[in-house]
Amino acid sequence: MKKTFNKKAQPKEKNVIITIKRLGINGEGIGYYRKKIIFVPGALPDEVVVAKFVKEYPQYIQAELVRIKEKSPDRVDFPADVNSEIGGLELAHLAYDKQLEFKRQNVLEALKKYHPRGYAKYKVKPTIPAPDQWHYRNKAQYQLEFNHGHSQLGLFAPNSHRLIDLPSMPTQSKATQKTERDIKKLIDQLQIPIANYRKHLDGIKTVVVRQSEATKEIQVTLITIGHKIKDLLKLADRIMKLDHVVSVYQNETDWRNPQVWGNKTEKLLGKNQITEEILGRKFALSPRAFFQLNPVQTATLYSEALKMLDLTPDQTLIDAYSGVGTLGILAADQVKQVVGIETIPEAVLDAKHNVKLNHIKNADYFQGSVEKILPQLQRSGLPVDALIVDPPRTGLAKSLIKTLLQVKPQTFVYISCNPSTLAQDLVLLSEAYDVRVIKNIDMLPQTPRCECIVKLVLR
Ligand SMILES: C[S@@+](CC[C@H](N)C(=O)[O-])C[C@H]1O[C@@H](n2cnc3c(N)ncnc32)[C@H](O)[C@@H]1O
Repeated sequence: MKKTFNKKAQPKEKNVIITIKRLGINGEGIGYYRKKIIFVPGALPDEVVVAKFVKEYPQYIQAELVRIKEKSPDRVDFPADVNSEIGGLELAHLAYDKQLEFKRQNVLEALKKYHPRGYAKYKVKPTIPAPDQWHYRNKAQYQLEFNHGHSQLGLFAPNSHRLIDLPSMPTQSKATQKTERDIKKLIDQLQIPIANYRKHLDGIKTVVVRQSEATKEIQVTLITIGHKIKDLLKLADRIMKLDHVVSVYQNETDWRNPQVWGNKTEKLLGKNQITEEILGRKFALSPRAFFQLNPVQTATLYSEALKMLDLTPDQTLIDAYSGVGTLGILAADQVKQVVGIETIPEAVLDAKHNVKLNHIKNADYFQGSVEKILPQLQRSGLPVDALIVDPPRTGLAKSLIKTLLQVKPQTFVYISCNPSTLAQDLVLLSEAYDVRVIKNIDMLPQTPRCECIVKLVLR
């Protein structure tokens, strides 16, 4: 069939001068070109910039920053020797106090957009800063590829499949970064097969390195396409000799799975888990279990959440989306009992293990989705009088909100990592609950992301 050439769909190769009005939710500069919204990543409010069209859509224009003609006083130098295309540094050119204000504004904007009942009266507190603004991330997940005769291990440039080889990543902890580099050398030396997407040849595709802040233990997971990878055990043995590495796992996926992780995880060598410590409690972590990426600031997040919960000894606390059981275990000595609910089976096993590790007698964990398990537990007579929810970015399922509006827990705290889904969920929850205070915690400096803690008060 003859291809038709659609002239209109092509980017207009033109440079325009734009005054930036504000930042968008992903930290990109926003201006207007002939009344049409134009996104210029890397530009700041009040700057006058030269921007180049990348693509024009019916509703907006995507552009790239060519030059700054008038610079914002809030601009700081982007870290030297760092590829500015890497994701996760969207705000690295903005002064840190302004990043904190931006994150607070993001919450206010989301509330304004979805306007839950009484939102204008919510007190959105100033964002609590992170003590370390650089090298705070304790988990690295780098992709491995074979390109033009060389192996490459690194991160994809945003919205592309172009790998940036061993990037200098200034938010990544130095130890995890070094371990990734050392593993790359071993893969090259031992000539371990790398997944080949063109020829569909099995091999390693991702190298995950996670370190405990408290014990410094490092857990490595080699995500492979296919199970039998030549000399994988030999590689694991050499990895075990690297500084701080105590465990090496294989996670297996296949060519059809679009997700990074596959469903099968198997220990190759070393310990089952690494152990993290937060607020005096120990948390064993297996490779699949979620844990916050900034362990130092995690202590602040959890202690603020516990303060907001303000529990009493007669209560049953439901720790919904419980991960490895962190929040429930930290709260266990303040309540009668804790019941945690979590989908990932390995995380539930970790939570049960962590209960024992911390000599806790009044906490139990269930595997499954909160929307399914919570109504079942409630029907079986479990009192749902105190609740903490800490969902992923997608927020709460509508069916769960419906259940909560019937059950009406007296004590209710919501931890959110996405102001937009939070505001939408509050529209429904504010039918029965008032919101007075929202606390923002900066877990991921240099990125637009933020954690919010919300106390809901039954009307
Ligand atoms: C943001 S993490 C919070 C984990 C934990 N509260 C913590 O602080 O480490 C969200 C967790 O919810 C789990 N999850 C996602 N969807 C779920 C659902 N529908 N029901 C139960 N758990 C879910 C994820 O596996 C993940 O462990």
